[in-house]
Amino acid sequence: MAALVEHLTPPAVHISGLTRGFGERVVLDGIDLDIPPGQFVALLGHSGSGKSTLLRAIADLDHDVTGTGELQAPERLSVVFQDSRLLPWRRVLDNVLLGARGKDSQGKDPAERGRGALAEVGLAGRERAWPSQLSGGEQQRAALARSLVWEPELLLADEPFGALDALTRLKMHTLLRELWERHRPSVLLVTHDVDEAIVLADRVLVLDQGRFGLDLTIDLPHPRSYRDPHLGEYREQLLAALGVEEDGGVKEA
Ligand SMILES: Nc1ncnc2c1ncn2[C@@H]1O[C@H](COP(=O)(O)OP(=O)(O)OP(=O)(O)O)[C@@H](O)[C@H]1O
Repeated sequence: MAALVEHLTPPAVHISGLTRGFGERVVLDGIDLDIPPGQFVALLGHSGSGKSTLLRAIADLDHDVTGTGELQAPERLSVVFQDSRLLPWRRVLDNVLLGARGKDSQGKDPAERGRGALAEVGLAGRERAWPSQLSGGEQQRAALARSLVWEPELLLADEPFGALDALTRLKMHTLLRELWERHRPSVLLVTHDVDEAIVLADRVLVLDQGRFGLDLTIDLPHPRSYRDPHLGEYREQLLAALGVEEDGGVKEA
Protein backbone atom coordinates (compact mmCIF):
# COMPACT_ATOMS: atom_id res chain seq x y z
CA MET A 1 0.00 0.00 0.00
CA ALA A 2 2.79 2.42 0.96
CA ALA A 3 4.50 1.66 -2.35
CA LEU A 4 1.24 2.38 -4.21
CA VAL A 5 0.77 5.72 -2.43
CA GLU A 6 4.37 6.63 -3.21
CA HIS A 7 3.78 5.70 -6.82
CA LEU A 8 0.65 7.88 -7.08
CA THR A 9 2.07 10.94 -5.27
CA PRO A 10 4.01 13.26 -7.58
CA PRO A 11 7.68 13.51 -6.60
CA ALA A 12 8.94 16.62 -4.82
CA VAL A 13 11.89 16.69 -7.20
CA HIS A 14 11.73 15.32 -10.72
CA ILE A 15 14.84 15.32 -12.88
CA SER A 16 15.11 13.69 -16.27
CA GLY A 17 18.07 13.65 -18.64
CA LEU A 18 19.75 16.56 -16.85
CA THR A 19 23.09 17.69 -18.23
CA ARG A 20 25.19 20.50 -16.82
CA GLY A 21 28.61 21.78 -17.85
CA PHE A 22 30.95 24.70 -17.57
CA GLY A 23 32.57 25.52 -20.92
CA GLU A 24 33.94 22.25 -22.31
CA ARG A 25 33.66 20.44 -18.97
CA VAL A 26 30.62 18.13 -18.73
CA VAL A 27 29.76 17.79 -15.03
CA LEU A 28 26.33 16.12 -15.04
CA ASP A 29 25.80 13.74 -17.92
CA GLY A 30 22.12 12.91 -18.31
CA ILE A 31 20.90 12.44 -14.74
CA ASP A 32 17.49 11.00 -13.83
CA LEU A 33 16.22 11.42 -10.27
CA ASP A 34 12.87 11.48 -8.51
CA ILE A 35 12.74 12.38 -4.81
CA PRO A 36 9.37 11.57 -3.21
CA PRO A 37 7.87 14.10 -0.76
CA GLY A 38 9.48 13.78 2.64
CA GLN A 39 12.34 11.52 1.60
CA PHE A 40 15.75 12.15 3.20
CA VAL A 41 18.44 11.64 0.56
CA ALA A 42 22.21 11.97 0.94
CA LEU A 43 24.52 12.59 -2.00
CA LEU A 44 28.09 11.33 -1.94
CA GLY A 45 30.83 11.61 -4.54
CA HIS A 46 34.45 12.54 -4.99
CA SER A 47 35.50 16.14 -4.86
CA GLY A 48 34.61 17.72 -8.21
CA SER A 49 32.09 14.99 -9.10
CA GLY A 50 29.30 17.57 -9.39
CA LYS A 51 27.39 17.28 -6.09
CA SER A 52 27.15 21.03 -5.58
CA THR A 53 26.40 21.53 -9.26
CA LEU A 54 23.38 19.24 -8.92
CA LEU A 55 22.20 20.95 -5.74
CA ARG A 56 22.67 24.37 -7.31
CA ALA A 57 20.79 23.25 -10.42
CA ILE A 58 17.82 22.22 -8.26
CA ALA A 59 17.92 25.58 -6.44
CA ASP A 60 18.48 27.42 -9.75
CA LEU A 61 21.54 29.21 -8.36
CA ASP A 62 24.03 28.92 -11.27
CA HIS A 63 23.78 31.28 -14.18
CA ASP A 64 27.09 30.60 -15.97
CA VAL A 65 26.20 26.95 -16.48
CA THR A 66 25.02 25.27 -19.69
CA GLY A 67 22.73 22.28 -19.87
CA THR A 68 19.57 20.58 -20.97
CA GLY A 69 16.97 18.30 -19.44
CA GLU A 70 13.87 18.41 -17.32
CA LEU A 71 13.94 19.64 -13.73
CA GLN A 72 10.98 20.25 -11.42
CA ALA A 73 11.43 21.30 -7.80
CA PRO A 74 9.11 22.92 -5.25
CA GLU A 75 9.05 26.71 -5.11
CA ARG A 76 9.32 26.57 -1.33
CA LEU A 77 12.85 25.33 -0.95
CA SER A 78 15.66 26.37 1.38
CA VAL A 79 19.41 25.98 1.01
CA VAL A 80 21.93 25.59 3.83
CA PHE A 81 25.66 25.82 3.07
CA GLN A 82 28.88 24.84 4.85
CA ASP A 83 29.21 28.39 6.17
CA SER A 84 26.16 29.89 7.81
CA ARG A 85 26.07 32.97 5.53
CA LEU A 86 24.63 35.04 8.37
CA LEU A 87 24.95 38.77 7.75
CA PRO A 88 27.34 40.07 10.45
CA TRP A 89 25.56 43.43 10.71
CA ARG A 90 22.16 41.91 11.52
CA ARG A 91 21.20 40.34 14.82
CA VAL A 92 20.39 36.63 14.87
CA LEU A 93 16.61 37.03 14.73
CA ASP A 94 16.88 39.58 11.91
CA ASN A 95 19.06 37.13 9.99
CA VAL A 96 16.55 34.37 10.47
CA LEU A 97 13.77 36.65 9.24
CA LEU A 98 15.60 37.83 6.11
CA GLY A 99 13.07 37.86 3.33
CA ALA A 100 10.29 36.24 5.42
CA ARG A 101 7.03 38.06 4.83
CA GLY A 102 3.40 37.43 5.63
CA LYS A 103 1.82 34.89 7.92
CA ASP A 104 2.64 31.22 7.66
CA SER A 105 0.21 28.32 7.15
CA GLN A 106 -0.73 28.47 10.86
CA GLY A 107 -1.35 32.24 10.80
CA LYS A 108 1.89 33.12 12.63
CA ASP A 109 3.63 36.36 11.73
CA PRO A 110 7.33 36.31 10.74
CA ALA A 111 8.76 37.42 14.11
CA GLU A 112 6.80 34.74 15.96
CA ARG A 113 7.93 32.17 13.40
CA GLY A 114 11.54 33.30 13.72
CA ARG A 115 11.48 33.00 17.51
CA GLY A 116 9.85 29.59 17.21
CA ALA A 117 12.46 28.41 14.72
CA LEU A 118 15.31 29.63 16.94
CA ALA A 119 13.78 27.80 19.90
CA GLU A 120 13.52 24.63 17.80
CA VAL A 121 17.25 24.71 17.05
CA GLY A 122 18.16 25.40 20.69
CA LEU A 123 18.83 29.14 20.34
CA ALA A 124 15.97 30.54 22.43
CA GLY A 125 17.21 33.70 24.17
CA ARG A 126 19.89 34.40 21.53
CA GLU A 127 17.60 36.41 19.23
CA ARG A 128 19.42 39.70 19.83
CA ALA A 129 22.94 38.28 19.67
CA TRP A 130 25.23 39.23 16.78
CA PRO A 131 26.43 36.34 14.59
CA SER A 132 30.01 36.91 15.81
CA GLN A 133 28.82 36.10 19.34
CA LEU A 134 27.74 32.59 18.28
CA SER A 135 30.00 29.53 18.00
CA GLY A 136 30.35 27.80 14.61
CA GLY A 137 27.79 25.19 15.61
CA GLU A 138 25.36 27.86 16.85
CA GLN A 139 25.76 29.76 13.59
CA GLN A 140 24.77 26.62 11.68
CA ARG A 141 21.81 26.21 14.03
CA ALA A 142 20.77 29.76 13.14
CA ALA A 143 21.16 28.90 9.44
CA LEU A 144 18.85 25.92 9.95
CA ALA A 145 16.36 28.16 11.76
CA ARG A 146 16.46 30.57 8.82
CA SER A 147 15.69 27.70 6.45
CA LEU A 148 12.75 26.54 8.62
CA VAL A 149 11.03 29.91 8.62
CA TRP A 150 10.18 29.33 4.98
CA GLU A 151 8.37 26.06 5.78
CA PRO A 152 10.31 24.44 2.94
CA GLU A 153 8.98 21.44 1.07
CA LEU A 154 12.59 20.77 0.07
CA LEU A 155 15.73 21.39 2.12
CA LEU A 156 18.98 21.42 0.16
CA ALA A 157 22.05 21.16 2.39
CA ASP A 158 25.56 21.43 0.96
CA GLU A 159 27.99 19.96 3.51
CA PRO A 160 26.30 21.89 6.31
CA PHE A 161 28.42 20.25 9.01
CA GLY A 162 31.71 20.10 7.06
CA ALA A 163 33.39 22.82 9.09
CA LEU A 164 32.30 21.63 12.55
CA ASP A 165 34.24 19.57 15.08
CA ALA A 166 33.24 15.91 15.50
CA LEU A 167 31.16 16.30 18.67
CA THR A 168 29.26 19.35 17.41
CA ARG A 169 28.63 17.45 14.21
CA LEU A 170 27.02 14.58 16.11
CA LYS A 171 24.72 17.01 17.93
CA MET A 172 23.80 18.64 14.63
CA HIS A 173 22.97 15.24 13.15
CA THR A 174 20.50 14.64 15.94
CA LEU A 175 19.05 18.12 15.50
CA LEU A 176 18.66 17.81 11.73
CA ARG A 177 16.97 14.46 12.05
CA GLU A 178 14.60 15.81 14.75
CA LEU A 179 13.72 18.79 12.56
CA TRP A 180 13.06 16.43 9.68
CA GLU A 181 10.80 14.25 11.86
CA ARG A 182 8.79 17.33 12.86
CA HIS A 183 8.51 19.10 9.48
CA ARG A 184 9.04 16.27 6.97
CA PRO A 185 10.53 18.21 4.07
CA SER A 186 12.30 16.29 1.35
CA VAL A 187 16.02 16.63 2.03
CA LEU A 188 19.02 16.46 -0.28
CA LEU A 189 22.16 16.46 1.84
CA VAL A 190 25.54 16.72 0.13
CA THR A 191 28.29 15.20 2.23
CA HIS A 192 31.77 13.68 2.00
CA ASP A 193 31.16 11.58 5.06
CA VAL A 194 29.93 8.04 4.31
CA ASP A 195 28.84 7.37 7.89
CA GLU A 196 27.00 10.69 8.12
CA ALA A 197 25.07 9.70 5.00
CA ILE A 198 24.15 6.27 6.41
CA VAL A 199 23.16 7.54 9.85
CA LEU A 200 20.97 10.37 8.56
CA ALA A 201 19.51 9.40 5.21
CA ASP A 202 17.04 6.80 4.02
CA ARG A 203 18.54 6.77 0.56
CA VAL A 204 22.12 7.45 -0.48
CA LEU A 205 23.19 8.36 -4.02
CA VAL A 206 26.76 8.19 -5.27
CA LEU A 207 27.65 10.56 -8.07
CA ASP A 208 30.39 9.24 -10.32
CA GLN A 209 31.54 10.59 -13.67
CA GLY A 210 28.43 12.66 -14.15
CA ARG A 211 25.92 9.92 -13.29
CA PHE A 212 24.65 7.99 -10.31
CA GLY A 213 26.92 5.02 -9.71
CA LEU A 214 24.78 3.74 -6.84
CA ASP A 215 21.30 4.44 -5.47
CA LEU A 216 21.15 2.70 -2.09
CA THR A 217 18.19 2.42 0.30
CA ILE A 218 19.24 2.43 3.97
CA ASP A 219 16.79 0.14 5.65
CA LEU A 220 17.59 0.70 9.33
CA PRO A 221 15.33 2.12 12.06
CA HIS A 222 15.94 5.60 13.51
CA PRO A 223 17.56 6.89 15.63
CA ARG A 224 20.69 5.29 14.22
CA SER A 225 23.97 5.00 16.02
CA TYR A 226 27.46 5.13 14.57
CA ARG A 227 28.13 2.07 16.71
CA ASP A 228 25.44 -0.02 14.98
CA PRO A 229 27.22 -3.02 13.38
CA HIS A 230 24.61 -2.99 10.57
CA LEU A 231 26.19 0.20 9.26
CA GLY A 232 29.09 -1.95 8.06
CA GLU A 233 27.42 -3.58 5.07
CA TYR A 234 26.13 -0.22 3.77
CA ARG A 235 29.54 1.35 4.35
CA GLU A 236 31.18 -1.40 2.26
CA GLN A 237 28.80 -0.85 -0.66
CA LEU A 238 29.23 2.91 -0.59
CA LEU A 239 33.02 2.78 -0.28
CA ALA A 240 33.14 0.32 -3.20
CA ALA A 241 30.97 2.68 -5.29
CA LEU A 242 33.36 5.50 -4.38
CA GLY A 243 36.29 3.37 -5.54
CA VAL A 244 37.86 3.09 -2.08
CA GLU A 245 39.88 -0.15 -1.85
CA GLU A 246 39.92 -2.39 1.21
CA ASP A 247 43.38 -1.10 2.17
CA GLY A 248 41.96 2.46 2.13
CA GLY A 249 43.52 3.35 -1.24
CA VAL A 250 41.44 4.97 -3.96
CA LYS A 251 41.10 3.45 -7.44
CA GLU A 252 42.14 5.75 -10.25
CA ALA A 253 39.20 6.86 -12.42
N1 LIG B 1 31.06 28.34 -11.66
C1 LIG B 1 31.87 27.41 -12.20
N2 LIG B 1 32.62 27.69 -13.28
C2 LIG B 1 33.42 26.74 -13.83
N3 LIG B 1 33.54 25.49 -13.38
C3 LIG B 1 32.81 25.16 -12.30
C4 LIG B 1 31.94 26.09 -11.65
N4 LIG B 1 31.35 25.46 -10.60
C5 LIG B 1 31.84 24.21 -10.59
N5 LIG B 1 32.71 24.02 -11.61
C6 LIG B 1 33.41 22.75 -11.91
O1 LIG B 1 32.45 21.73 -11.97
C7 LIG B 1 32.97 20.52 -11.40
C8 LIG B 1 32.05 20.04 -10.30
O2 LIG B 1 32.08 20.97 -9.23
P1 LIG B 1 31.17 20.80 -7.93
O3 LIG B 1 31.46 21.95 -7.06
O4 LIG B 1 29.79 20.53 -8.36
O5 LIG B 1 31.77 19.45 -7.34
P2 LIG B 1 31.53 18.80 -5.89
O6 LIG B 1 31.30 17.34 -6.12
O7 LIG B 1 30.49 19.55 -5.15
O8 LIG B 1 32.96 19.03 -5.25
P3 LIG B 1 33.41 19.24 -3.71
O9 LIG B 1 33.05 17.95 -3.03
O10 LIG B 1 34.87 19.45 -3.79
O11 LIG B 1 32.65 20.42 -3.17
C9 LIG B 1 34.38 20.84 -10.93
O12 LIG B 1 35.29 20.42 -11.90
C10 LIG B 1 34.39 22.36 -10.82
O13 LIG B 1 35.67 22.87 -11.07
